[in-house]
Amino acid sequence: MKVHHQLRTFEKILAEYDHKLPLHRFLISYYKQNKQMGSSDRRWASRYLYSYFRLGNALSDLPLVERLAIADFLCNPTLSLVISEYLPSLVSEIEQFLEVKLNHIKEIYKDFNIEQVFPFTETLSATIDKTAFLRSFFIQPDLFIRVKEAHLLLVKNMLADHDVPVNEISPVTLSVSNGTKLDQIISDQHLYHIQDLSSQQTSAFFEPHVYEYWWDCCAASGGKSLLLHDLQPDINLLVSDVRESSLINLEERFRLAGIKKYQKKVLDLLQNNDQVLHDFSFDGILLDAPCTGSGTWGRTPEMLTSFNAQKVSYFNNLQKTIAGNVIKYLKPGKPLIYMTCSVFKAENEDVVAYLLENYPLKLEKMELIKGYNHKADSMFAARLIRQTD
Ligand SMILES: C[S@@+](CC[C@H](N)C(=O)[O-])C[C@H]1O[C@@H](n2cnc3c(N)ncnc32)[C@H](O)[C@@H]1O
Repeated sequence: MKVHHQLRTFEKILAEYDHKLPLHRFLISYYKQNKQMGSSDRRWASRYLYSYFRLGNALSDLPLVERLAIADFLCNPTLSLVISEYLPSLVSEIEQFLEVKLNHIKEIYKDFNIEQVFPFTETLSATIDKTAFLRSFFIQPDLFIRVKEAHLLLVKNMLADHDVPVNEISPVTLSVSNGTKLDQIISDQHLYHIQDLSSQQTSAFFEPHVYEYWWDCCAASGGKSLLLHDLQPDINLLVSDVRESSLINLEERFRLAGIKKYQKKVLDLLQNNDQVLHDFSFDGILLDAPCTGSGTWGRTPEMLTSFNAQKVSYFNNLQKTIAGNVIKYLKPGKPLIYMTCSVFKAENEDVVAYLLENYPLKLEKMELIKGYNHKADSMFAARLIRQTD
């Protein structure tokens, strides 16, 4: 029977997945090595695996196949063979709202507790609505793109020509459903950047002024620098990261965006960089810190079961050390923009509290940017102003 064929494939991939790579990258290489799988086999395997991981640690005592059927029912508005076979009583409910579906599951499985989906709720940043956050794990996030206002119509027309439904979030932000093959639809890469909605919204914290000198000190491939540059093209910019490979990607993205005026350095901010930076003082520092990424796990639900909670304190230490090492290069009266894509208090408000206690900084504002209400990631941003020592 076809359902057994689908299940065998699902179980085989699940058994082979060792969590060393993100699931989507693992699946790309798995499908490459298993060319006998047709496109329908691949589509069903991916759907089942993602649905399965979205259940996190909930109902972990149930048999695998039953958990898969529950997860697939909660995550999708369309039926699958697994739902029809193992949850026949819920087939007619497949198009219901998530809240109704969750109630059905609770009625049948008395032990179902949504708090076990993301088993770290005690450590969340204070302003997070726990119920909405937990429910968001059953909904696949959208794909967000940033476009120049002048290109908006052109990009919308290209998407419309391919019958891609588009949400216009603002004159510079569009969303499409995840999995949309944008590179095949919009061949001119100048026209858009892929960037999550919450990441785009961090730019409200930057406030750069003309001719200022800014440092994006954990720049990676330059997502935040590109935002900064869009806000104020007439700035001087230093970009740095510990990973040279990321800065090579950044150079290509800057080239496509026509950004030529910047300096680039490979810097490990856990070290003393006075020899390289002694002449530098900045009008603004972007610190998009290395973090657990817990605000993005809606896209990588495999993290729900593989994350080791001890890593939170590792990142907290890293963040405090890196922030402490960059503040001295900031001019008095100027902002440090501290950001993470984490939902953990220890990486957000606690780091801000530590910085306020130990350095001459004043908090102007901070916010947990709640992507979970918008099919987006969640991010944290704080704007801290350097005081005179
Ligand atoms: C969240 S990512 C930055 C994302 C980037 N700002 C963007 O918008 O695309 C954090 C970056 O911090 C860098 N990083 C980690 N440890 C570092 C260190 N000790 N010194 C400098 N950069 C570091 C990582 O290589 C990574 O690129």
